[in-house]
Amino acid sequence: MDKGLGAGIGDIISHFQNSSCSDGVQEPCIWASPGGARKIDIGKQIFCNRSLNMKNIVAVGFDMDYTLAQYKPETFESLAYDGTVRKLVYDLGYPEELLEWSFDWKYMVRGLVLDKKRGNILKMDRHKYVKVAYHGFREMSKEEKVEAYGNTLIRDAFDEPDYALIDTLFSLAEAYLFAQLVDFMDNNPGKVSKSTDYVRMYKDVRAAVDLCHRDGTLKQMVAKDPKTYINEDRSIVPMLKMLRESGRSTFLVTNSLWDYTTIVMNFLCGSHTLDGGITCNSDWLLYFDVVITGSAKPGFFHEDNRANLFQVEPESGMLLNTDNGTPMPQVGDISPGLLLKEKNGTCRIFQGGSVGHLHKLLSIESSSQVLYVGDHIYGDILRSKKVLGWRTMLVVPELEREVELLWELRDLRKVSFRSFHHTSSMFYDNLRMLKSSIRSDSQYIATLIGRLQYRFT
Ligand SMILES: Nc1nc2c(ncn2[C@@H]2O[C@H](COP(=O)(O)O)[C@@H](O)[C@H]2O)c(=O)[nH]1
Ligand SMILES: [Mg+2]
Repeated sequence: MDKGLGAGIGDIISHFQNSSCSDGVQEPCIWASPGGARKIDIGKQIFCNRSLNMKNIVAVGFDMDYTLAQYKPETFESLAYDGTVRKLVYDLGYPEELLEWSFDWKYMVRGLVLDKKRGNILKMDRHKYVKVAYHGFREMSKEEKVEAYGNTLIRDAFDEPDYALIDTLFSLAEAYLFAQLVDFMDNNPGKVSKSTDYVRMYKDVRAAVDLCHRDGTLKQMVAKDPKTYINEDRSIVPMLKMLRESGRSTFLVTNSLWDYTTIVMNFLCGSHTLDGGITCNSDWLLYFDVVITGSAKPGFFHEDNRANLFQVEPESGMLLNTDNGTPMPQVGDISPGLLLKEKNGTCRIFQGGSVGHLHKLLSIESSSQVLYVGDHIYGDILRSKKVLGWRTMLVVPELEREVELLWELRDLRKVSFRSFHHTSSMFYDNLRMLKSSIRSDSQYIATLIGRLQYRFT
């Protein structure tokens, strides 16, 4: 754990290290601390770009998908890819040969931008200059890039509706399929209907991906066999226990609905059977004070959000405060019964609502007392941080390998830095000598000219 997190976290960590679980068995130390404990791999450490005093944090919240649940892209994204291709062929009339296509899950990365009109995939720098551009899978030349993106007087915003941002790991398959379709359309003009252009193709891919998320194509498969699609993470439960034992509230706010949430959370926090299966029960709820499913982030964080908050009955998944599906009138306030932590401390489960509801449920006085951990820069972080003032933590699994590489190559970098330093000092020394010799030469010439002038006058 990075020391930059401030004194508060150290207290919690030592507390956790000394603690034993309810059955009296000493649990393994998961966290490093100033006092020693286990060394944490560099790729698993926490880094901060602003100090955070954990003493001020009273509630810690988590997003679920791609935050607590790290999907395996090789299986999960392939599932999304295959499902999307099938929908394009069987529902939207695309040629059957698409079914033969395959997906390279390592090809696309987050941070890319799709140019829907031109069929291009762009990598930009932080100033929105297009550094690398591909048309389908063909790299564009410098001239093509300048012509498309470098000649406008007004800088392009590279935003919706003409562009799509690949800002979540869920979008990798979608970007790959778009590039494949662009190549396919360019090379087989007769095979795609005349009315279909790149923009139409993007819309079709988006709609098909969206449907895969909604109609059970993905979720049913994950539910049947979570370990094929989600990485096991044995540090989640100790982390949640540690936070709760430190006196903080914990909560989950996910866009997934209850039926799926409980399966994924059971897999991550629950007990596993001998054959590797999972036992589905409500034990994981012990680690949370409040769970909000179907939260519709980022709208959840809007202050003027009037979404109804429904209580979920965990056994049946039914929404309680509805009248045959029609929301019961809410007068803006949550009923006092829900506000009080139930006597036995059980978790309260909801669907929908808004951040105002959550603050009331957890008795949050100031939004700066909340730390929220998520994977989606727009859905989880931007609004909750900028508008609400929540403290935030972004989970970026891609950085793990990058940080490891930086660490592995640190000696090499030191050597190259030293050699660069040596070469550059030599260069500057030579430059200085050259400059001074030019200066003395020119002085010599000037003196010579002066003398000559004197002689001839
Ligand atoms: N209808 C769509 N749902 C999508 C899409 N991409 C992802 N998702 C679903 O959102 C939640 C994310 O949950 P969270 O825990 O990260 O808040 C998950 O259920 C995904 O299946 C999409 O394009 N359309
Ligand atoms: Mg997420």
